[in-house]
Amino acid sequence: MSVYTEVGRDELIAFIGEYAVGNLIDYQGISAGIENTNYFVTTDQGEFVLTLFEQHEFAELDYFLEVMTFFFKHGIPSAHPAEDKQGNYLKSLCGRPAALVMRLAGHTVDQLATLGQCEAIGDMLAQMHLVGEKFKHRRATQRGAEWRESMAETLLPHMSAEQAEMLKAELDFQQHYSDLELPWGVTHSDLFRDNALFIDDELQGIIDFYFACDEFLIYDLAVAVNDWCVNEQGLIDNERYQCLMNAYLQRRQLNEAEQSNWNLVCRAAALRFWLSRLQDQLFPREGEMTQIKNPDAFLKILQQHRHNPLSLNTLQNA
Ligand SMILES: Nc1ncnc2c1ncn2[C@@H]1O[C@H](COP(=O)(O)OP(=O)(O)O)[C@@H](O)[C@H]1O
Ligand SMILES: N[C@@H](CCOP(=O)(O)O)C(=O)O
Repeated sequence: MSVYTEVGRDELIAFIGEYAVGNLIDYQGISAGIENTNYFVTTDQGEFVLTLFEQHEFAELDYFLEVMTFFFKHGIPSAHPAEDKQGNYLKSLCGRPAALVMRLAGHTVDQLATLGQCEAIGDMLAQMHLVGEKFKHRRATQRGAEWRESMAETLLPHMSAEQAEMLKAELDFQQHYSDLELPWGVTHSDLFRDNALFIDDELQGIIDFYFACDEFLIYDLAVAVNDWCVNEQGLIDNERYQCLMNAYLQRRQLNEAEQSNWNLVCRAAALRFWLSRLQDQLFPREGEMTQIKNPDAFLKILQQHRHNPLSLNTLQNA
C-alpha cells in the first residue's frame, strides 16, 4: 500500500514552502510500496518523492536518512534527502514524520529480472557492502531471528497443520542464527526488484532504505537472490543466480563461515518475507490505496532452499 495518510494540497504547499525547492505544480499518491505513504511531487524546480513514515517514530528515522546520505556521498546511486531551509532532512506532516527526497530516473523492475539487471544488482550490492564498512551509525534489525520467532507464534494458529509443522521445523533449523559469526555491517535488507530503478539494464538508483540495519552481509545478498533470481515458475533460476552472485563475488569474496552457512541464511531471508507477507495478509492495515504481496511466493522459495540448497561450487569464489 502506499497512501495511508492523505495529504491535502494546502498542507503540501505549506510544507514545500519550508524547502527551497520551488512552488508546487502537482502531486500524486504512489500505489507501489507497502510500509509508508509516498507521493510524487512536482515543483517548478524539480521532481521529488514525499514519504510519510507510517511505522517509525522521529527518533529512529535519522538513521535511515544518514544511511541514504552516506551511500549517495559514496557513489552508490540512491536518493539524497532534501534539506529544508533550516537544514533538516526530517520534518512533520499530517502528524507523521516526513521527508522529501530526490526522484530518481528509471522504473522499478515489475517483471522478471534480466540477466543484466541481476549482474548490476550483484555488483552494486557488493560495492555497498564494501563502502558500508566506513559507516559508523548502528541499528539493530527489526526483522531478525527474535522477530521471526515471535511473528511465527502469532501466525501459527492461522496456518494449516502442514504449514505449521514446516514452520516449526524451520525455526528449529534456524535457532542458532543469531550466534553465527559472520561479517556484518550496514545492509539494505529489502533490496527487491521494486526497490531499484532501472533504464533497461542500467541501474539508476536504489530506494527504500527503511529496513536498513546491521545484519550479516550475506543476509542482504540472500534477500536479493531470493527476489531477483526467480523465474516464471517462481523458483530461483540458475542463470540469474550465477549472474548476480558472480558479479557480487568479483568484488567481495565469501569467507568459509559465510560459505558454510549460505543455505541457512537464504532460508532465514525467505522466512522473514514469508512471515511479513502473511502478517500483512492476515492483519491488513487501513489505507486509501493498498497492495499486499503474495506470501506463497516466499513459501515456495523457502521450500526450494530446504530441498535443493543453492550451490556455491560453480561460482567464482576463490
Ligand atoms: N527516490 C525515488 N525516485 C523515484 N521513485 C521513487 C523514489 N522513492 C520511491 N519511489 C517510487 O515509489 C514507490 C514506493 O516506494 P517505496 O520506498 O518502495 O515505498 P514503501 O516504503 O512504502 O515500500 C517505488 O516503487 C517507486 O516507484
Ligand atoms: N519487499 C517486501 C516488502 C517490504 O515492503 P517495501 O514495499 O517497503 O519493499 C516484500 O516484497 O514482501
